[in-house]
Amino acid sequence: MISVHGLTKVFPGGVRALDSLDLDIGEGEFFALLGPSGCGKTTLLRSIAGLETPTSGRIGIGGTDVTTLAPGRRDVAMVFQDYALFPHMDVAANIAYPLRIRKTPRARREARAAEVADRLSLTGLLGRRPGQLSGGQQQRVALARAVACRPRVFLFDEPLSNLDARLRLEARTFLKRLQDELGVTTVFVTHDQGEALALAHRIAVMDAGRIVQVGTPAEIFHRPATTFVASFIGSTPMNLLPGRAGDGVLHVAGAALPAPGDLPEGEPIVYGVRPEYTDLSATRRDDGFPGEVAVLENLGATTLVTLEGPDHLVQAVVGEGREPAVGTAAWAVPRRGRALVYRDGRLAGQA
Ligand SMILES: Nc1ncnc2c1ncn2[C@@H]1O[C@H](COP(=O)(O)OP(=O)(O)OP(=O)(O)O)[C@@H](O)[C@H]1O
Repeated sequence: MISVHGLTKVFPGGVRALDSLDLDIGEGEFFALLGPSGCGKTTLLRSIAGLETPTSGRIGIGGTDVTTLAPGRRDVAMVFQDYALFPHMDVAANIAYPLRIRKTPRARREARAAEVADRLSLTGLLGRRPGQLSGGQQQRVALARAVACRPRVFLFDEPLSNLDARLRLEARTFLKRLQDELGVTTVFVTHDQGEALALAHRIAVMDAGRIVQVGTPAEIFHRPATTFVASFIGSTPMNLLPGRAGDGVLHVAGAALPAPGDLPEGEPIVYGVRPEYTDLSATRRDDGFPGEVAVLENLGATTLVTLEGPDHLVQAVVGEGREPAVGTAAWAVPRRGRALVYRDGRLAGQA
């Protein structure tokens, strides 16, 4: 549905926001662009919308090359971070605005606005101005406006970022259900990995104007292709510890661990294991990272434990009532099959 090939955007002044980027998004997909601030997510989204002119490369939508097509002729609807509602227009007029621009007859646009408003539970608010609405209601109006013109593609730029934590979760569920129902190809930008994992069918992780990995949430979470993706994904950061292969095992932070396949003797590696897949032992284990319990952080139903070793920190998540005492000795033991081994920053195997 959307194909991006060799897309490069260099801004005046020389910032290379997109660097020869390739991406294909399928019909009906809910697709997330995820990455740290400044990696080029918004520039990519705006380029698909036609709001940025690429320096080079091509963009196709539904089989048509739209690279030089004006935004209004691309059949996409974009919802911005700040919703960009017109303050002087009521909700009904805001929703119907794109239809007015397209010169849809008045009766048709009013009927369409009412229908969409009903679907997004906005019927009682049609006569209000944006200034008289809550953040969540404004977000629904912005969505209604995007839905009203039945575009082929929705583009969302951090649509939930202005909402408080609780509203954000509600709006997230709502957005997912809406996309399921409408089945419209949707690209959304977020820097919140939890949001991307929860909403998207597939995720592209970006860094410095390039895509580092594309995959389903499960693939990205369980098999991050690089240490950059590994450190970026997950509600608690993955433990990433330097080590070396030797004598058929991996020597990492005072532990001897099973090695994946045959690594050359002395090969430097980075060993990655999520705190959720790290168990704590109060007795010495050769396959555990030794340390002293330094910090306990309550995560609700679980606790994040930080162990401090001679020259490493390791974190483990333990269940309710299983927290060790601060200051005691412990060994953090990676669960078999759950650890990832990186060579030169790239995933080399699981162990
Ligand atoms: N109009 C512009 N002129 C010059 N540089 C720009 C312009 N717009 C963006 N940039 C730069 O391009 C790079 C990518 O910006 P972009 O807004 O796409 O990042 P982002 O991943 O969306 O970041 P954020 O999550 O902070 O919104 C950044 O270095 C930014 O400073």
